[in-house]
Amino acid sequence: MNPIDETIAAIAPLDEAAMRDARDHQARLTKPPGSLGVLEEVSIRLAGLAGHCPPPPPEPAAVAVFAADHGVHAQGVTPWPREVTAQMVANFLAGGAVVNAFAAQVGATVSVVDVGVAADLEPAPALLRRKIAPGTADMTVGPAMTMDEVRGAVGVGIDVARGLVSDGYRCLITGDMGIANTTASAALIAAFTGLPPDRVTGRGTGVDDAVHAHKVEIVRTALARHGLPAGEGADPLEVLAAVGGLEHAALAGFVLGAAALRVPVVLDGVIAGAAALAAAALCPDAVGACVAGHRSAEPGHGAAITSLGLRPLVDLELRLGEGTGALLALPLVQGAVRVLHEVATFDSAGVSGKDAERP
Ligand SMILES: Cc1cc2ncn([C@H]3O[C@H](COP(=O)(O)O)[C@@H](O)[C@H]3O)c2cc1C
Ligand SMILES: O=C(O)c1cccnc1
Repeated sequence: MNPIDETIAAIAPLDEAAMRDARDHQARLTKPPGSLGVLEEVSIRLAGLAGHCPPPPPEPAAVAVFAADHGVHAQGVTPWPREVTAQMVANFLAGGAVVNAFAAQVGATVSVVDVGVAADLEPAPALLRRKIAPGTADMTVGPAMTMDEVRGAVGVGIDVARGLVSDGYRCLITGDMGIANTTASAALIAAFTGLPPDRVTGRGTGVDDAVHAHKVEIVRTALARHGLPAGEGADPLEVLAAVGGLEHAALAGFVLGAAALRVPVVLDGVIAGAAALAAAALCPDAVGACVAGHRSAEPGHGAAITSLGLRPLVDLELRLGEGTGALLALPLVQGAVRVLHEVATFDSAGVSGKDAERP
């Protein structure tokens, strides 16, 4: 079996018995039932992922920032030069980006993966050099990637997830860098959800009305060029090849890799959301490992997480990517699990339950 099929075969549904235990345990803790809201649901899902209650603390955590360039940049969908992708990778490696500040804030490690940056990058300790191609081709002209490139990039994501877990990380966080990647994300989200391009295409790094309208047209053109959405029977890898990015393919592999190893993966913004739709199309049970860290300001992101059946933990109107929103949500995920480990039960603490008789 090839590494992608092998990984998919290793992914199983959430463990119902462990989720039941977690639900029962939550009901016995010294707080009104349900008072931790969405965090209770997170703790129950993580117990289901681990297969026991309480699940292991989701730490230490590592964010993997998958970086790649995009042929669709040639269509004028972003005001930023393509070179910014490589320049920001250098910034990540020097510790100077927002992702570095937020990772330091929450105690996560930053790894950067060159899966498709156009420029040659110098070796650096935190850089994984796994370039599959020097960027994608323009999706409005032909497929963005060959099937070999897609498979290669998904394989990189799987390898990175495996490597981080074998290094001892117990919570994975998605990050991305790739100028023009909100256009590819919108195309993927439209292709996987069937929603129209004007509903899922946002302003990315901040384009004006005219460029936004042009961006919607570019997404519409690319979808028409590739006969997308292709409906039920479509091969998700072919959809990725048609309109995706190398970082989207790698992120889809990263999600599959985490799910196969039953380690939670906190999703960042619209790029991760688009990639998670591809992972879910390849293997619906992979969603069980996913936590939506936040909801970004990109309209396609809300559509993607709704379609995945996920609920974002925070909404700060972020529109940056890099892994920033997911990193900010990490303490919430960790707090949700810590409750199952540390909070006393009504019995153990001698606290009267709601229906106890008054003296
Ligand atoms: C300086 C800078 C730092 C960034 N960090 C993340 N992104 C984000 O913006 C890009 C996508 O937006 P669009 O599709 O509009 O080009 C991605 O690289 C994403 O990670 C950045 C963008 C810029 C300019
Ligand atoms: O919503 C996001 O994740 C996003 C928005 C703009 C640019 N990069 C990422």
